Amino acid sequence: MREHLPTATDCSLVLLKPVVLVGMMGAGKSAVGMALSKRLGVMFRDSDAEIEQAAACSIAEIFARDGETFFRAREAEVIARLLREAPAIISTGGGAYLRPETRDLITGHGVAVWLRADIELLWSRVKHKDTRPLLRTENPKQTLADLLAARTPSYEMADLVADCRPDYSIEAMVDVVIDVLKDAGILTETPV
Ligand SMILES: Nc1ncnc2c1ncn2[C@@H]1O[C@H](COP(=O)(O)OP(=O)(O)OP(=O)(O)O)[C@@H](O)[C@H]1O
Ligand SMILES: O=C(O)C1=C[C@@H](O)[C@@H](O)[C@H](O)C1
Ligand SMILES: [Mg+2]
Repeated sequence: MREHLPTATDCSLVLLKPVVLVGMMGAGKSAVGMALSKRLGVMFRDSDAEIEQAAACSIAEIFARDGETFFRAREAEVIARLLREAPAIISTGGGAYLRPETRDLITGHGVAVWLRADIELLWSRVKHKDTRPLLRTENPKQTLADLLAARTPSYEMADLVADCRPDYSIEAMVDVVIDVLKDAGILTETPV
């Protein structure tokens, strides 16, 4: 297992751009994103949560009532708004990065980090919850695998990649993302 330090805020690190976590359902965008924001002492935003808050109902209810196309339009608007704020950690919904205009906006204003995970890891994380409307099918694992295959070419367009592993805790994944951001010059040490 990857070693990591306790979860104290590391104020010596400065985030230069919004960091947008992309990838499949269950990759850990929300969980890792929140922990990463705490570590860096910056705001955490989650496009799914923003949409739910604005609509005052769950994503499953929005899909059922207004349809996926409506949800995708709101998702694109929310991400565009979050990118205009001060550099923060922004977790997206699993389908957000498929939209070319959203990809362009992220590239223009921030940096996309793909949390890359294989089907077994993703399935182990999503199988216990039925909150994700796209997985309400007869064979949700196959649906997840099909989505992963169809979406991988889009996720591959992300600026940076952080590989998820089953033996990496949320805090260990924060370490992985921090290393990736430092290597790319998005996260810098403040001069002493
Ligand atoms: N590295 C990890 N170690 C252990 N559990 C994790 C890890 N990353 C995520 N999890 C857990 O896996 C589940 C799914 O994670 P999360 O909700 O963050 O995924 P997501 O990428 O935001 O998915 P979605 O696209 O559906 O919003 C959660 O219960 C979360 O706590
Ligand atoms: O992968 C997806 O398309 C989705 C993932 C979730 O984050 C939600 O945005 C919603 O359930 C759709
Ligand atoms: Mg999420």
